[in-house]
Amino acid sequence: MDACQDTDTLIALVSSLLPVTGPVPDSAVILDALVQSDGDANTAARIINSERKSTGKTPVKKRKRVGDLDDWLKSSKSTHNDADPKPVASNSKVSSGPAAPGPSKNASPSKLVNLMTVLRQPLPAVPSIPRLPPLTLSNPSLVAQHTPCTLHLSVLPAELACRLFYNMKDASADWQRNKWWLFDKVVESPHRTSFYARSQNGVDGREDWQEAAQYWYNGRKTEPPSVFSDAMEEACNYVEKIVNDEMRKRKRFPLEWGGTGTEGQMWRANVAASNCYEGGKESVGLHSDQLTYLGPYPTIASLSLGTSRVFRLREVVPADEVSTRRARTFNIPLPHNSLTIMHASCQERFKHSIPPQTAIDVYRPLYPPAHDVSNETSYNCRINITFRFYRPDFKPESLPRCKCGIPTILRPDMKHSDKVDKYWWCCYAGAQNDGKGCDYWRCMDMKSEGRGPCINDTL
Ligand SMILES: O=C(O)CCC(=O)C(=O)O
Ligand SMILES: [Fe+2]
Repeated sequence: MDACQDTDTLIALVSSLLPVTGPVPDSAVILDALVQSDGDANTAARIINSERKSTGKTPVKKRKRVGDLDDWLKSSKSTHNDADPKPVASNSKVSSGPAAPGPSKNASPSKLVNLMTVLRQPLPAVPSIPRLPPLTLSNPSLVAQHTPCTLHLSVLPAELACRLFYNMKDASADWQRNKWWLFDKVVESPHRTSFYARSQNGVDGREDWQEAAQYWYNGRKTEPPSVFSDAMEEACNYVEKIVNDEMRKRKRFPLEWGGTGTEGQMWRANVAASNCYEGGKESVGLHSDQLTYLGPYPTIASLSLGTSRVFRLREVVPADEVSTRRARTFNIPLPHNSLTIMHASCQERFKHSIPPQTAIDVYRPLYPPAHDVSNETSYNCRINITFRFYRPDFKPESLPRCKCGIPTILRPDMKHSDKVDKYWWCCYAGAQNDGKGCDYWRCMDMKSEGRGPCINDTL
């Protein structure tokens, strides 16, 4: 996921721009305003203010505003954040879920100075381009028309989908909340996650992916990843078929993986990451997935089980187009047993999130589970499994190491202003090392780093 942008700072900024007399809006409200304003704090503050003026009240209020930004930062406690760390240095665009207030009570003055410095920066001129309202894409053809994703409904046999839901829900008791450093405090993701390696013919043994699993948890030392359960394996076979059928119909990008599987498949899954969202408040913030092991233009297949939640997509407008058009937010409701394929270019051009929801429909499984639960039981939990192909040419030992001596992460240049795809290797140590990393970054060069084969090598 994108590691260099920081929504917490933006939320603090917006909050500081609101009149001190009113109540402080909920961070989710500020975040929505930031999304609408394309990450511009000034515009976001104006949106909240004009809503206040027109309705006479602040959207959702949690506590009284007590003073200025300094007071607010000093008195705030950590709540939650995105599934990936975002090192400190950013004042640009929105990236995280309903995010948290700033540093903890004992925040060092130097950190506060940094924030205040950000605050004093002149705000960029807002281009007078009409804002686009969010669009709900309620069926597969709308999703395909507007986004680089496809939506597939009822993808698994109904019994398997229920069995996998129970299986993963039980396993989720051991899944973790991701933790990382932000400023001088440790923040925690607002949902639980886990990482699985697929063991097929001994090729993708779990040992190979120990380091990759570790990096799913932001570099924290972990046990070797679990292997796919029987139900995951069964589901994965259906998913691979759908993905390959879909990819055959699509334009391929030059830097996509150009190899094929043992049965000639274009795409297969060798790892999976899972997420569990309990209730409507659990979420993941706007991000794009880290490309470290996926390489450029990955295809990611995301299976939804249980409670239906909205999947939000938002384009990152290239730098040379920001003065002529605005990004649009797309909301896609994802029902039980649906598959969302994030096709090649989605991670480079769009960010995605599962936003918090004030209301959700509970999930009532069609099939009773093997264990003792009645048919009447309902669940407010969503399980997500993202099946991924970790490329052999981006295997852990091939990653450059930064000055801190740890493997770097790969990020796309989402602003791609000169229309040439660029990717950067960046230091990742700050996520775990008391927030302290190094300034290492390097442009990724497929050829000189000996990576491939890519689609352009096979033409
Ligand atoms: O739960 C989802 O559908 C999205 C999860 C996600 O974005 C991720 O695991 O990177
Ligand atoms: Fe993601």
